[in-house]
Amino acid sequence: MKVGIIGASGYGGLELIRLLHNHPEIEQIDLFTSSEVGTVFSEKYPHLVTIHDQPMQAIEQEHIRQLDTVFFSTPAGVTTSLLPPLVGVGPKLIDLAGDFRLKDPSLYEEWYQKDAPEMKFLEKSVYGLPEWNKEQIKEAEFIANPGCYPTAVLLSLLPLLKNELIDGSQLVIDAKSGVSGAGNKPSAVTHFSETNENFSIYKLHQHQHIPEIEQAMNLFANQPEPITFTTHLVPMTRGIMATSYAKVNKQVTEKQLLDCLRETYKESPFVRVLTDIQKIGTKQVYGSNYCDIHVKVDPRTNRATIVAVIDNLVKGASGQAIQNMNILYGLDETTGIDNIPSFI
Ligand SMILES: NC(=O)C1=CN([C@@H]2O[C@H](COP(=O)(O)OP(=O)(O)OC[C@H]3O[C@@H](n4cnc5c(N)ncnc54)[C@H](OP(=O)(O)O)[C@@H]3O)[C@@H](O)[C@H]2O)C=CC1
Ligand SMILES: CC(=O)N[C@@H](CCC(=O)OP(=O)(O)O)C(=O)O
Repeated sequence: MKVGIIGASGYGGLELIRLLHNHPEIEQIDLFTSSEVGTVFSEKYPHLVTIHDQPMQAIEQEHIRQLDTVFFSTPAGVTTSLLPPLVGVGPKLIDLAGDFRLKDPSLYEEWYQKDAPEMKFLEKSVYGLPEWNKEQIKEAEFIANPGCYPTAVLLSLLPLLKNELIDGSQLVIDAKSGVSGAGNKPSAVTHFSETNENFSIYKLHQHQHIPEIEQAMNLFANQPEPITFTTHLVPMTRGIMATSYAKVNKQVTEKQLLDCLRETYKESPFVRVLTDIQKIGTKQVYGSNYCDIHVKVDPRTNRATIVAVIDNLVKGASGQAIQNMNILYGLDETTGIDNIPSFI
């Protein structure tokens, strides 16, 4: 397979290169840029010297059409104009940005403050959460890869909501991310002296992943209620922890919650349901495509605390994008992304 990465020099792009490099079906990776045409990739990123010494190329439709798969790892708003001319003309298209995730264009305009893509393209996009949408992914014209936070939140809550084990009307979701989630462009928020030894809350009640999570809860679990969702920046590079608090429905036990999660994901190689643990951390999935989930009920409050951890750049972005590519091609979904977590 010949693949291309638009936005190759960003964090999602770099992670795609790292993972695709070991993918047995990939024979060529073309790297595209909007700002540094001709720059030798390994001069920009010396850790790739002798490995990816090719120059970055201009984003030209004729070139891109010749490829088998194109990953878009670009800021919100870019694929709204770049992707539509490529639909149905050849390559399989996988968008890591948020442009085609929300089916209601007014929601995208409200939460992203950008013009939404045309409705006819929104209708064709398939939400690429493999554990919940595999059949549609197999037939997709193009994939809207989920956001990083929604991946962790949805994988941990959808089974419990769908099976009516927890009360969806009062969900509180408290999420934390490493700084690489904000991409490689430095800003006042991601500056070392702002993030180091700091733990901050951001985009309070305004995070663009709120409508994405609500849309998917409605679609996959028939849960139409709004959520409370907060995001925090943690002084670490990678990792997301999403901790959710939900009232347990009458007569439901902790064992039923765990059994439900285990049953739901018994054929999902990347979701691990943890039991009998005292601690759970982002490092146990570091650099891998795993999502680890744990749930515990507090008998005093009858509330469940549901915890999920992912690596934002892998299961939250590039790993999941490759998982989607594998499914599109009828490959085993773990192909090329079955590396174990690095932990240290
Ligand atoms: N980081 C994360 O953990 C996650 C990110 N995402 C989403 O994935 C996308 C990529 O994220 P990330 O890699 O972190 O972002 P980065 O900011 O690190 O990289 C984005 C890249 O896009 C390219 N780019 C910028 N403007 C344009 C343009 N107008 N046309 C074409 N290319 C452009 C840039 O490369 P160049 O200048 O060379 O063109 C840049 O390197 C974003 O939409 C992000 O929200 C989703 C899940 C998780
Ligand atoms: C730490 C951090 O800043 N994370 C980013 C995640 C960006 C992202 O994944 O955005 P889309 O899914 O909308 O493309 C944020 O919270 O906005």
